[in-house]
Amino acid sequence: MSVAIQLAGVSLGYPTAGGPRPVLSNINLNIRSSETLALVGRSGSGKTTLLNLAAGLLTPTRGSVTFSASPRVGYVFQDARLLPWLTLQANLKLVCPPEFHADIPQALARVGLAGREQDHPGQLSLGMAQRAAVARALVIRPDVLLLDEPSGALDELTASELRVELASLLQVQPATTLLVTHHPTEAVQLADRIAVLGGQPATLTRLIEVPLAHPRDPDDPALLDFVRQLRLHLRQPEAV
Ligand SMILES: Nc1ncnc2c1ncn2[C@@H]1O[C@H](COP(=O)(O)OP(=O)(O)OP(=O)(O)O)[C@@H](O)[C@H]1O
Repeated sequence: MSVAIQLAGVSLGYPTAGGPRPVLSNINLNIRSSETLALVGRSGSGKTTLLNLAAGLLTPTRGSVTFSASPRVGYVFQDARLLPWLTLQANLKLVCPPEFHADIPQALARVGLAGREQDHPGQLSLGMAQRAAVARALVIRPDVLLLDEPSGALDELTASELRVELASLLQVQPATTLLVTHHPTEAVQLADRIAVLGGQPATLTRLIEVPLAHPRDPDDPALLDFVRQLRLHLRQPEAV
């Protein structure tokens, strides 16, 4: 089962000493079951806040967030957040119910970490640790997968490898996926639609369909054309 999420008239302000500071204003967004939706926008525009609202981790100040069913949520943070004193096997075990424990070796193998169950995070490169974090999110077979700049801490080559892996994992194990990214190529390579946030407080300034077949080649001229348009829109929202 995969889950659709509906955000209707969602606004959110964080409490401050001087009263609530509005971050998001009147967001209307229907996230379709099993689609990958990328959230892009300038730093501080409210992408992570929207991700946490869609996960049910934050409650809107106004409006509502509705799920088509009660979702099992997998979350990949900007950094791997593995506990250094536990093996990879134990790190994954910590987040998943017993019925998924037998799937841990396969989940690690799917991200290129076959046979590394007994390694500790300190024995991994940054890219390997981030792939372990992806395995940790996927091992529970989430209905909703949240990716908060999953390649943000990686060099470009490792990031592009992770994108290819994510694309193929999403084919094997579909989930309603929200991807926060600063990287236009990442958004266009992975997403079925791209939601652009802009302004202060942020509104949804554009919702772009990406009708290219998966898997996508980042050097495909049609994909590069989308990337160019997205960059233009991010620089000058009113000009596209
Ligand atoms: N827990 C919090 N309490 C108060 N303000 C917060 C909190 N979390 C985020 N903010 C503020 O909300 C705004 C949006 O933050 P958010 O992290 O959602 O943006 P973002 O688009 O994900 O940023 P980035 O791309 O830099 O990660 C920022 O001004 C930030 O300072």
